[in-house]
Amino acid sequence: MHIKECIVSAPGKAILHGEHAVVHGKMALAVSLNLRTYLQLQATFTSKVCINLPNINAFLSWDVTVLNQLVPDSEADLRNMDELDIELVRRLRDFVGIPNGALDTRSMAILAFLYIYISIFAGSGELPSLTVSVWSELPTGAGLGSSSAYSVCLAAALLSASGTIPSPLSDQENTARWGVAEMELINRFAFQGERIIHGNPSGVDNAVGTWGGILRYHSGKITPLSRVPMLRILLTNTKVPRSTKVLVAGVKDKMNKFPSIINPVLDSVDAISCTCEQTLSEMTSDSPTPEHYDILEELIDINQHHLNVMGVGHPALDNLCRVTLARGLHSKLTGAGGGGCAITLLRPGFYPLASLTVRFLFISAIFLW
Ligand SMILES: Nc1ncnc2c1ncn2[C@@H]1O[C@H](COP(=O)(O)OP(=O)(O)O)[C@@H](O)[C@H]1O
Ligand SMILES: C[C@@](O)(CCOP(=O)(O)O)CC(=O)O
Ligand SMILES: [Mg+2]
Repeated sequence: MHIKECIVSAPGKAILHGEHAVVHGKMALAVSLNLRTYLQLQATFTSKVCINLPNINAFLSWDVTVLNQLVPDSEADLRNMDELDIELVRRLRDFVGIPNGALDTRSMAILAFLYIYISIFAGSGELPSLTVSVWSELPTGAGLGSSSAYSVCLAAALLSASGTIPSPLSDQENTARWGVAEMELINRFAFQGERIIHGNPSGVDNAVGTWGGILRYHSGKITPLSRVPMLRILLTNTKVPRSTKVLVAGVKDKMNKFPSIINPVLDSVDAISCTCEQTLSEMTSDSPTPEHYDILEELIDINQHHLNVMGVGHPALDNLCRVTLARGLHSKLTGAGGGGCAITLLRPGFYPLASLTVRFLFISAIFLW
């Protein structure tokens, strides 16, 4: 079958407030980063499907004829985008030799790729031979949504290659964005990738990876925030590895064990996200004042304590919060926690690289929005 070649990219994200709580129906505020994942899809005549994932040192190929045997007889389960086709996931695990419960980087990336590839091409009669290469500016497994950027790229490139969504490029253009209908479809397939990698994702990460910008996410409802003040955020990577899937499952266990203790914490995180959104909107209508920054800083501190209560903190994150607080700066983890990255709010006029010595930490990026 003829497939269309393409190069696509999707951004990572930082969650300002609402990580973990958003998995349980609370509100989150998230923003895209200027760190992206890129994917090149090439058509081949080798009767093979090849995937090159240099960031995680995985380079694999399979015969198309063998993959064809994995395509479900009925597409009904694949078309139900409300959940994964568990039987297909089981067959893919057996085929690649991934034990149930394996959480390693390669296994998750390969399963997500094969699942999205088969879901998208299952209805076309035969699976195409192609090579997919993915590379990223994002650290893998550090809370910046590398899994969602990866899933969004896979969904966009494979939907485009299959002709399910048209290329947005006109003759004179080198780059372009898809329209709303195409983005919604990309987001739904990317969510399937996130289900494989996260287990029980909220959908906030793939929403930001698909739509970009700054948005509010609440139970699947995506609301872009149109007017936001310019804030400066320092992003620090503790370089402590962790798995989102394990951390999300840990919070669920705590909720089951202590519902009357953890549920109010999640409600409080929801209120923090709402208060933050309200404060940001006041900062755009009036000029930002020191009092606005006082509120934003206090919200950061309270949320960081809540995340520790949920059990997703780490001594390296505590250390980061202590080191920055000693310089009058307020920090919280971002993403799933357990290590990974933290955000630190910088007040106007504060220049961190000149005055802040972060001895034990690696500063990975500073970004603006
Ligand atoms: N560039 C990439 N190449 C291959 N797999 C990737 C890439 N980026 C992310 N992944 C997949 O996403 C997983 C990390 O997802 P996760 O634990 O949610 O962390 P985060 O999304 O915070 O980076 C990796 O284990 C891997 O399976
Ligand atoms: C913890 C969570 O709220 C965000 C996870 O982000 P990341 O995979 O750590 O980048 C999970 C989710 O919303 O699906
Ligand atoms: Mg992730």
